[in-house]
Amino acid sequence: MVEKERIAFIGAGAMAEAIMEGLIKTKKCNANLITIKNRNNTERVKELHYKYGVMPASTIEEAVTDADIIILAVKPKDAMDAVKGLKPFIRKNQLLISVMAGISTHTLTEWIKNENPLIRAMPNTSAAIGHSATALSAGRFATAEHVEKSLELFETIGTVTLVPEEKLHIVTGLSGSGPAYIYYVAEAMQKAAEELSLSHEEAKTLISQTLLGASLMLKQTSESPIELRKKVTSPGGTTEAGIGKLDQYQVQDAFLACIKKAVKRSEELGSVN
Ligand SMILES: NC(=O)C1=CN([C@@H]2O[C@H](COP(=O)(O)OP(=O)(O)OC[C@H]3O[C@@H](n4cnc5c(N)ncnc54)[C@H](O)[C@@H]3O)[C@@H](O)[C@H]2O)C=CC1
Ligand SMILES: O=C(O)[C@@H]1CCC=N1
Repeated sequence: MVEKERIAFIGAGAMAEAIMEGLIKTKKCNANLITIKNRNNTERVKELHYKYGVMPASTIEEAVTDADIIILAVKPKDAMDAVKGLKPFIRKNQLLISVMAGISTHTLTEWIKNENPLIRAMPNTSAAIGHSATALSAGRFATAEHVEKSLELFETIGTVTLVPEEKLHIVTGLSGSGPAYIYYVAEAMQKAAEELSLSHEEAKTLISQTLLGASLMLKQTSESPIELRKKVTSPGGTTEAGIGKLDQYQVQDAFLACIKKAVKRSEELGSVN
């Protein structure tokens, strides 16, 4: 029962906030069972306390002592320090969940030097509104029960896909970073609309609803993206003319290069040691 779990966040940045916001908004977790610890920045911890009612901790020990689940959400470059700082206070049965890009359960286990159950998750910031696309992988000391508990936790903030750990780099470059690619497209559409003299608000409503509708079509129909695109594209019409320009700029190739580069960066982030 995820409702009764006490959760500690180590690192209280953008991703930690999106997860806690989602958990609290969906009413699946009680804010006073969530403890947060952020390095140095006490203002940030206060802000999250006032926004969501989560409990600030002034030390790592205080943050994790009573926790059932510890979520590691610092940047990969800070991971080793954070994990080593955590090590003296971890109890045997506490479930560790890392959302950090790139860093393998093998590396994390090496740093912790114990047999705590460890799960890696790659969510995205749409967790904040319960729409993350999260992928999970289990480390070698995680049992089916730990996987189940993590599934339940992340299912409260979106969909969950179990993948073998070696695929997490791909997931990171695809759906972890993915919202940013879509915002990039939205930015471009917004710029174009305003340059062509729609008002900011007119454009925002039209663009966000167009993206939402297209996303729901992808999710709720059995049609492929190509089939759905064909239905929009009348022969000799506006869409054909517009897509012709995208092809001329090789936008699909650009997306392939973008995702490959992000996957490679995840691999690089994982090679810290
Ligand atoms: N932002 C995103 O969309 C996603 C991020 N992630 C992963 O989540 C992790 C966090 O990313 P963001 O939230 O974007 O970064 P962020 O920079 O917003 O937050 C990280 C926070 O950790 C704190 N911190 C650093 N060292 C610490 C320590 N030793 N103890 C306690 N707190 C410490 C920093 O002060 C900072 O507030 C990264 O590893 C990233 O790969 C994963 C999926 C999506
Ligand atoms: O940009 C990053 O490194 C993190 C991981 C996935 C999304 N944000």
